[in-house]
Amino acid sequence: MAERSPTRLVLSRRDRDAALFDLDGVLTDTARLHAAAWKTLFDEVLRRHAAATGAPFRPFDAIADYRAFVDGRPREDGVRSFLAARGIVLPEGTDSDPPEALTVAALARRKQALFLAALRREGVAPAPGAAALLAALRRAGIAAAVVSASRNGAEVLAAAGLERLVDLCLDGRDAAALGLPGKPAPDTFLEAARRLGGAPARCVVFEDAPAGVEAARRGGFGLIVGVDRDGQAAAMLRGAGAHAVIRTLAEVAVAA
Ligand SMILES: O=P(O)(O)OC[C@H]1O[C@@H](O)[C@H](O)[C@@H](O)[C@@H]1O
Repeated sequence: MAERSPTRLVLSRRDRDAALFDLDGVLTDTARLHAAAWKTLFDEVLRRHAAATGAPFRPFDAIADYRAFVDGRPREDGVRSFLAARGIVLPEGTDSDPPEALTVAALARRKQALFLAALRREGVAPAPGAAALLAALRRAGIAAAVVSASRNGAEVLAAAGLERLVDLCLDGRDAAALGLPGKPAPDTFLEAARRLGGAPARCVVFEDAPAGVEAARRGGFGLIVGVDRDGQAAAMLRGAGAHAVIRTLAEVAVAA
């Protein structure tokens, strides 16, 4: 039998109207698929850059670089943010750029193809404790939403079998349609809270990305919980504004 995680956080309907969850790496195990797709993409770009400039090839770190520059941000922002950190600025390009073009648009498209291939190959599983926590929130009358930068968010949520346990899914496609800026801007969290009828001070946010924690802090959310999946991000999550840090959702209980 799997060992039960000790409860580190208890939520109650008295204090909370709604719980807002990041998706990849918080409700589902898909952060590793995103990180691997980004690594394949960026290592190709960095190799080409090294060959063209004579500078040494320094690969993308799928843990540290992913967390600092890519995790939680809309796809194109991830391309710009990591490459800028390596001193590389690319033209924006357009959707009709050829796949090998060194433009933000072409790289974002290539990342999507790599991610979809990994998704088909490996599938999606709910993160430990995710389904049980969503069910407990529903029993307690605390509304639940997914707020994800990913334009694959709705499909990933459904593939994990968690769709029927949440009241709202606001993903990257919805944000683009509404013209809302992505994390670290607070707008997508604020929109989800508004739709669920919860004042930010009475909502809890669960996030594994510093950019997402920052978005929740800027939105004035009452309780911000960092999810430190790999046990290496607690300080960074607290520095970005997390009030508490857990390893998995199995550490969260809901008061009856
Ligand atoms: O490329 P997508 O699926 O639209 O996702 C955008 C971002 O969505 C976030 O949820 C992931 O943490 C990032 O890794 C990803 O880059």
